[in-house]
Amino acid sequence: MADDVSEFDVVVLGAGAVGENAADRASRTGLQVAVVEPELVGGECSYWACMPSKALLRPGDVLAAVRAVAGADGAVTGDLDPAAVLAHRDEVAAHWDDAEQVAWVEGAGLTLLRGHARFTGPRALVVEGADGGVRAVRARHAVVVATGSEAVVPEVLAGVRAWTSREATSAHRVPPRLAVVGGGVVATEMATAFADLGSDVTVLVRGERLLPAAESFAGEAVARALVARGVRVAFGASVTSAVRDGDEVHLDVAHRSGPRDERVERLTVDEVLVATGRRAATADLGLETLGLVPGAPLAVDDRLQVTALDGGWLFAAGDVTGRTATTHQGKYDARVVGDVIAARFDPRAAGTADGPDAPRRPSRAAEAAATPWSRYRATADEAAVPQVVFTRPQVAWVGRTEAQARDANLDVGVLGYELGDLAAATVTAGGYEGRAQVVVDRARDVLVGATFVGSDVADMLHAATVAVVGEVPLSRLWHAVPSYPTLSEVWLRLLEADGR
Ligand SMILES: Cc1cc2nc3c(=O)[nH]c(=O)nc-3n(C[C@H](O)[C@H](O)[C@H](O)COP(=O)(O)OP(=O)(O)OC[C@H]3O[C@@H](n4cnc5c(N)ncnc54)[C@H](O)[C@@H]3O)c2cc1C
Ligand SMILES: NC(=O)c1ccc[n+]([C@@H]2O[C@H](COP(=O)([O-])OP(=O)(O)OC[C@H]3O[C@@H](n4cnc5c(N)ncnc54)[C@H](O)[C@@H]3O)[C@@H](O)[C@H]2O)c1
Repeated sequence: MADDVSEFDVVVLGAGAVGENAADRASRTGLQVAVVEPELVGGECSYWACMPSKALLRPGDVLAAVRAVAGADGAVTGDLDPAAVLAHRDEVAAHWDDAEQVAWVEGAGLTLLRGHARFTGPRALVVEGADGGVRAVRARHAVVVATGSEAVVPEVLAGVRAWTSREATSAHRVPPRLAVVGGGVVATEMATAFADLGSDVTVLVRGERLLPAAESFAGEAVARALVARGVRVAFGASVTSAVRDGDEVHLDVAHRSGPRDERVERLTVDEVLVATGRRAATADLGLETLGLVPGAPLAVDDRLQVTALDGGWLFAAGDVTGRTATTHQGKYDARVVGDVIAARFDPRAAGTADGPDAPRRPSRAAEAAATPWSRYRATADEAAVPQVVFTRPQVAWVGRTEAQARDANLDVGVLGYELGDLAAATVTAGGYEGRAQVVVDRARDVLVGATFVGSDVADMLHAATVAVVGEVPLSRLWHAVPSYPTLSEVWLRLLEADGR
């Protein structure tokens, strides 16, 4: 019955960072946009991921930075105050209250529908509220799925009430003994944070290195630093059984040091953090009504249009696509999909605009004719994705690693430099250790990747991102003079290492 159906031009599923941004951009030509959210407006990043995790990591960073500078080191005599750190984290996570973000959504002219959305057919949905009430919703033009991802918990750890990143980032006590299963970004960041807060941390890594997506020297540096701070990092280690006994968890861990060499250890801890990756949150979206596979990521093209469906109305962005796994890159895709929708379904007929800002306004013709690197195509997702891991040392990289560049059959050149040899390192910290490495496509004389490891390198990454996206020739980079004495001087040293 049409009367019972709420109609909007565009419906966005999920009000995480990605859904919020997609909805906001899509509404810019006057389209009526609804955003559906069953949990907190702002999503994972604000309440259980980026923000609380960085709030847990920052105090240890600051303390270590002060202790590394002669003359300042004596000013700090105590250790971190875990209760105060957790209280500050609560502030950063807005006490898990989304009132401010709700106000932002409403201020942006979007309609917020509280509830869990499921498709019932093309452009048709039901939204189920917390009270079980169901509301039919129809999108006149487009639907954007931005439902994010959820932690994967291996079967062996399913019955022990293991922490996922949600429980770790919102923890209200510091477990005396913490086992971390996994060797990726969540594992390394949370091992760092909880070791800082006083936990006795064991990291159980199935593979042979930490941060397998980064250059190998990055994971090696993080492992060395964790071990130096008393964290046990076990490689070739798999949990074979897990039992919770009251406040403790007993893990059987198989340690493999060769094909025939296996030793089993009984490890007893107070909490286990599972950090073994995430899966797209599509299992309960009614995707089967569209002929799509529930539980699988929604693969999209550079317009963020779902590739497995015709009709030009279904889009997806953020973690749910499997194409991006960070807030910043998901928000980039959100800007693109929002602009595509605003332009393509522009209610102002032709969408033709005159005046000096006309090229910046959404335009149907421009979207239809868009090529790579236009605002309507998420071109950077392919070759210029930045990531910062807020461990100590920090790890920051963009674009291709050396191995990825070789796999892509590029004419690869690699330039490296120890950051500790820079003048800036001498004043930044006693015994500063770090490394920068860039990957060059010799055929085009441009940077295709860069990795920085060390303290304070997070903010150095963007210069590399600009160079990769801009395809700035190394001969021109030579004229980008870094200030003295800053860590950015590494750019000069890298180019000198290239014989310039
Ligand atoms: C511990 C941790 C730390 C991280 N730190 C960083 C960091 O420092 N920097 C960074 O860039 N990235 C970081 N990330 C990654 C970042 O959190 C994600 O990439 C980002 O949150 C993805 O945003 P999203 O909007 O796609 O998904 P989400 O933020 O997960 O939002 C999806 C929303 O959809 C809603 N939803 C789900 N199902 C439905 C439905 N059926 N109907 C309606 N709504 C629905 C959910 O309730 C949720 O609010 C971190 C991740 C973790 C786990
Ligand atoms: N600073 C940041 O930007 C930041 C911080 C945290 C998380 N994130 C994002 O969140 C996503 C999820 O992070 P994550 O660390 O959970 O995933 P990840 O993919 O980074 O790492 C998962 C790790 O678990 C291991 N693993 C997988 N299955 C396993 C199993 N059954 N047993 C043991 N080990 C297993 C993998 O080998 C890998 O080392 C990442 O893609 C990341 O981009 C970003």
